[in-house]
Amino acid sequence: MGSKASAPGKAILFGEHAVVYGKPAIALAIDKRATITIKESHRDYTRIKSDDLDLEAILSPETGLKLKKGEMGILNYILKALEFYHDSTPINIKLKISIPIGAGLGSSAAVTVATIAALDNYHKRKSTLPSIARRAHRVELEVQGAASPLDTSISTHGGLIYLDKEKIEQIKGDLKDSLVIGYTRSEETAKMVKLVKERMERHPQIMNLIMDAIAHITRKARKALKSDDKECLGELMNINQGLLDAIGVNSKSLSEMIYTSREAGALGSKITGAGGGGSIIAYSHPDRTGQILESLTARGYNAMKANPSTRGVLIQ
Ligand SMILES: Nc1ncnc2c1ncn2[C@@H]1O[C@H](COP(=O)(O)OP(=O)(O)O)[C@@H](O)[C@H]1O
Ligand SMILES: C[C@@](O)(CCOP(=O)(O)O)CC(=O)O
Ligand SMILES: [Mg+2]
Repeated sequence: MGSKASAPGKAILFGEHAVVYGKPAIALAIDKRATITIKESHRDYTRIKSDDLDLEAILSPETGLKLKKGEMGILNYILKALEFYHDSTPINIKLKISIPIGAGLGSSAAVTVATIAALDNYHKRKSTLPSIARRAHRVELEVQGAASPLDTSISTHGGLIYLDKEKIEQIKGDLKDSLVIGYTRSEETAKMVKLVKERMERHPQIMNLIMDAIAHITRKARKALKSDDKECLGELMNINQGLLDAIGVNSKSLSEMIYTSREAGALGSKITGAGGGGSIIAYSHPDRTGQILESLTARGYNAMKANPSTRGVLIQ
């Protein structure tokens, strides 16, 4: 008997980093997913394999974990999720992933959510979406040391959400054919969250004011999305970007992608995710996305159109 589950990556429209300090954020699931397949194993060890990442590891109670190919990184999330089950019966775990990894698009959350859902299903455990999101958040917290529930919530529930503390509101916004993502490989999320924390410790008053300003922007963006006020939404993204720069998560390549997309007609563009490298998101009228994509790729950046996905985690 096998089991298969998938979960989407995400892009944060407003409020990354501030969300770690309890401020609201807006994020959407995108049409790129992580898929976990679990099958029974006839060997005496568990094997975790991903052809997409050229990754292979084996895990046995006697010898522990052995990495045969690739990098540990994303494996930590799968291993932490496995710990919930207190069951070392060998299984084969396969990961397929179309989300660019370590690029601020929530690959770690998507892999975690898909792993938990596939394991629940494999062990015939009935689970609810809030329970999957809660456990996935715990995994991110334990692996990274700090994480808000944003990535794991959006990957579990899908759609476009306004998250305020633990409360999730699905909002209707028209973002179809309006988003382009430019990405390079980023610094790890945990490192960027730590850098912000250190700046917070050095300049608490200033940083708290900035976090409050980001919260105001995010609340206003929720209204702009609902009323489909595109100009306002774009301008709010640009203001949010200025503040992300101020908290220390910008970089030269991110800035270049941001200005390239604005020159190509974006109404707004900003870092999405942890920053430091990673991704930008550009928002525009649908007839400008092609030009934005072209301008970014002409400068040697990876870029893709991203559409909102209403589908969160799926057992397949
Ligand atoms: N090729 C790779 N193989 C395995 N793990 C990777 C690879 N590239 C990056 N990683 C790991 O994947 C994880 C990505 O998570 P994160 O930094 O939160 O970025 P995101 O979730 O935005 O993709 C990190 O732990 C990183 O070390
Ligand atoms: C910076 C942060 O707000 C988002 C990080 O997103 P990502 O891991 O870069 O996809 C951290 C968090 O919310 O836990
Ligand atoms: Mg992540």
